[in-house]
Amino acid sequence: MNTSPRLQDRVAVVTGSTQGIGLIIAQALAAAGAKIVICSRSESAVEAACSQLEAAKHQVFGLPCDVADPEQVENLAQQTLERFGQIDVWFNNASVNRYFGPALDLPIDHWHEVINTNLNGAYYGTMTALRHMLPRDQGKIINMLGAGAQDSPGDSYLSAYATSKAAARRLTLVVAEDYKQTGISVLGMNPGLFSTQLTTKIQPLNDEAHRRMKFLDFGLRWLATSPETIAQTAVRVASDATNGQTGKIYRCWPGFSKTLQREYRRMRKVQPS
Ligand SMILES: NC(=O)C1=CN([C@@H]2O[C@H](COP(=O)(O)OP(=O)(O)OC[C@H]3O[C@@H](n4cnc5c(N)ncnc54)[C@H](O)[C@@H]3O)[C@@H](O)[C@H]2O)C=CC1
Ligand SMILES: O=C(O)C(=O)C[C@H](O)C(=O)CO
Repeated sequence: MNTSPRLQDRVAVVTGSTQGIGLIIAQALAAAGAKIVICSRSESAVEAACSQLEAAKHQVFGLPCDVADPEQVENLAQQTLERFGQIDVWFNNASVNRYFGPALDLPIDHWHEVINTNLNGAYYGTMTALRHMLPRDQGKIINMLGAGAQDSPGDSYLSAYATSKAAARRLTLVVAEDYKQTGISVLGMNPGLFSTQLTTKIQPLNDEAHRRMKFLDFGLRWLATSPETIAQTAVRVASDATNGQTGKIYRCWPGFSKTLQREYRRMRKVQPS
């Protein structure tokens, strides 16, 4: 990946970094010179991701961690400090979403899983990172958001996911305000659409949901962000380029045409049945 080395000797924790966007970010930050901490819930996935980075001669350390458990998140921070001595960058990237469909059809346990992982996970990560960054008065906390974080009247069928991301956006902006007099930047990143398990393993809850999911296919086919753009944005947001900035959200939108954007919005719109 073509990123200039702007993170020499920085230590970056990336949650949910064993696949998809998190793995791209971990590889990009490593290529920019950072020491990387990999995490997801699966020990074998953590080992596989670490092996990939080690094969590229990067400094990496990994730990299974469920971001929905504050004790495991604190343990991740402690292990990072023991291994690398400091925490400079903390990416709250881990998220889940398995269903697409009307709110009443969404299994209640899935609602809790999504909120616990995407929102509470971002909260635990943000608080843990803050506690460890404040004594050094420096660091970047970056929350991975998404289209669901924005107000889009046409959005539907992603009630838990969109709610978790919208709340994570408010968390980012309000915590940024709380700590704006410090050297810590609390930032958001919106990767745009990118084909991963999150977008391809999503299950429609009824026929209508199945039909409407074509917007996602369309987006992933025509509007997808490139891995290079995700990598470059992540490195820039984590680097000194954002020193003194806080409460900002960085987007990786590809340069797609107005016609395509209009069509995408039309497809996402809920048609009354
Ligand atoms: N793929 C896309 O088009 C978009 C993705 N995003 C966001 O980007 C981020 C990455 O998403 P993808 O790479 O697409 O998803 P993915 O499903 O491919 O990867 C998610 C990662 O999070 C990990 N994870 C899930 N639950 C966890 C938990 N409780 N504890 C620790 N790790 C956990 C998974 O093991 C995996 O490594 C997410 O925050 C997602 O909401 C936002 C907008 C669009
Ligand atoms: O911006 C987002 O976030 C997304 O659009 C994600 C997808 O809609 C998705 O597939 C959630 O599972």
